[in-house]
Amino acid sequence: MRIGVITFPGSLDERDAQRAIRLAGAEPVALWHGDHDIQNVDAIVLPGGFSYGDYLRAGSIASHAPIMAEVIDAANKGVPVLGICNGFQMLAEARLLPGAHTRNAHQHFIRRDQRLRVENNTTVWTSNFEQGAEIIIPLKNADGRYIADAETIKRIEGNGQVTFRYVGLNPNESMNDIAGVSNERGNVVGLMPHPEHAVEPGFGPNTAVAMRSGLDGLKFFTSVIQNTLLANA
Ligand SMILES: NC(=O)CC[C@H](N)C(=O)O
Repeated sequence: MRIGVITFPGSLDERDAQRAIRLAGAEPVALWHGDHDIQNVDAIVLPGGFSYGDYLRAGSIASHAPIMAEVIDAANKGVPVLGICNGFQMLAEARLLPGAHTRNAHQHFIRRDQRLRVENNTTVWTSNFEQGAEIIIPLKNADGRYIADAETIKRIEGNGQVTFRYVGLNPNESMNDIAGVSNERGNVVGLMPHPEHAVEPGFGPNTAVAMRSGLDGLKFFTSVIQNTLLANA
């Protein structure tokens, strides 16, 4: 099982994503934004960071990078794609996911260990979670406020495309407390918090709530590995 992680100019978290993939039991494959080649990977991660310095809008320029043509093609064929934070912004800009992101309502960059509720465990990236489970994943962004028009919000809520919701505190005034969404098919998922920073105890969230919470991010990667193995069996 090979999972590609794409590096863009300004990406920050591709190494962490690769490490998470390795810890979950798959082989990470480093992919480059300027190539037209996803090297036949089984799944793709768009990592966090500040691609192209967040110029224009976060994720906007990256959504037009050469390799995104192949990512869009693969996503439309059902290949699992996960967008983490800046990667989520790219997927929204590329129209692979509904909605958009604006500056956090308080205008500040925010970093916190964020409680989330798993609202849909039927996607390929969330199937190892219990439906309704509360998890803790680090959050760090400036442009994290999720917005969409009323019709889109109604449609994604009705379809179960809201994959994660903020619990306890909505850190950026995202609509409906939305922290992550999927496409209709459930192979493309994006979220603002960073699962790749919560894959081993002692790193990431490591508060009283737990050693358990230090591992909540790993299930994204074990989910997609398991689902890919099952699909190929
Ligand atoms: N952690 C990140 O990926 C940051 C995302 C984005 N550049 C922002 O600040 O909103």
